[in-house]
Amino acid sequence: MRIDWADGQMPVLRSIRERFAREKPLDGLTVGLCLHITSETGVLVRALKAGGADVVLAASNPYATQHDVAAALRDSADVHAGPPEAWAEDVASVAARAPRIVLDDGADLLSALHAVPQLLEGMLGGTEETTTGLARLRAMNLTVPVFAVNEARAEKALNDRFGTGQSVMDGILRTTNILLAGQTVVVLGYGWTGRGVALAAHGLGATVIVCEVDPLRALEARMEGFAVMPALDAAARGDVFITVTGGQDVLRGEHFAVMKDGAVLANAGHFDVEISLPDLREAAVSVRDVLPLVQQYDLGGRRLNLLAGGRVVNLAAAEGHPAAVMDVSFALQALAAEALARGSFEPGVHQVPDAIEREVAALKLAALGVEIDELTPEQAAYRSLTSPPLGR
Ligand SMILES: NC(=O)c1ccc[n+]([C@@H]2O[C@H](COP(=O)([O-])OP(=O)(O)OC[C@H]3O[C@@H](n4cnc5c(N)ncnc54)[C@H](O)[C@@H]3O)[C@@H](O)[C@H]2O)c1
Repeated sequence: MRIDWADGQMPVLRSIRERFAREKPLDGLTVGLCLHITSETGVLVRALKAGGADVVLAASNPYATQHDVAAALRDSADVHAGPPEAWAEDVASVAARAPRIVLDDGADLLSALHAVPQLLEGMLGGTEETTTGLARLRAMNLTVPVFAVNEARAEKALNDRFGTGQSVMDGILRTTNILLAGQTVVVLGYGWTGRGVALAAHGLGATVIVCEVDPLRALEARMEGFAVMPALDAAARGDVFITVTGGQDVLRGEHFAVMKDGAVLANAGHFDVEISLPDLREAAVSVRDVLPLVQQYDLGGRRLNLLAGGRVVNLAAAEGHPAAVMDVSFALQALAAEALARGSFEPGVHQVPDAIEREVAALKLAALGVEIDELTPEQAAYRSLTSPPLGR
């Protein structure tokens, strides 16, 4: 049922599945997946199966496995989803099937395969979904091509910006049920993700302040209509603080010391080190749980409310990215798998080919019922001129 619901939200992957069913680009190939086992991954498995693949699957994070989905997928795929303590064995079981194509999230499966070189014989390549995984792959001696799905423009524009932006608000609202309209929201970090968070907070009626350390990004934030200032100045003004930098101690003792009574602290960065918990504990005279996932630190008359223990708020307090966003990520994965099956690429990390990005964007627009113009032949010829005339 859960997979069917996700399927309804994933029209891009559905249209790829329909084409795959006709063309069978993955016919006879074993495709190994090491991804979060969720309903959206179930929809990806359906597309790969329609393309003729033999799918073998383990969880990239066993704690995030939806076990009803794993059970439902056992009819159509070779699923290794045991308890967390058996996770390494599960990944090894997928590697032992010597998949020809690998779709990875954290580089655990590709690393396991590289540890046993004979398993790599005949391998066509893989894809990687995360920044962390790409860093690991770039640091090792890769003997197969891998597409950096995480770095695709479509992924950044839709997944990081809109998926994270909306789901971070969802996490904050579920835990606190505050009205964001009229509040001052401070967003620390204005990368792809922070930009989405700022946009979503603005869309809900909040006044948004952005704090940055990169002058170009700070300038962009200012030109896009947000107030920009140092974190210490923003600390005294904000009602809600959201860290999303990938760094550590972005909010720390000096900031807590000037925050207003009742301020809400949330982190949307990957690790729970962006809000300094040691500083918060040190400053507090007492701590209590005021709501599920809301801890209140009393700083001697001023109370600061920490959400989800400083863990990534859209995953710890909400459901992460909506299926419609994963639709784009997994469409990139499915088309990258097809490219690996049809073409031949040098070993190493590659950017997702532009043609794939365009196909995904075009399918998404079609799913939204949006049509756009095409260049006329004359316009296309003009654009291809190396030295266009200065005027008519
Ligand atoms: N919650 C989610 O679902 C989700 C989704 C995607 C990424 N992330 C995480 O969010 C974090 C940011 O990702 P991104 O892709 O936007 O990264 P990014 O590198 O594009 O942007 C981070 C920004 O933070 C700024 N920054 C760094 N230290 C700072 C500081 N002390 N104060 C203010 N600004 C600072 C940087 O200058 C940069 O502009 C990472 O940890 C990433 O893993 C979370």
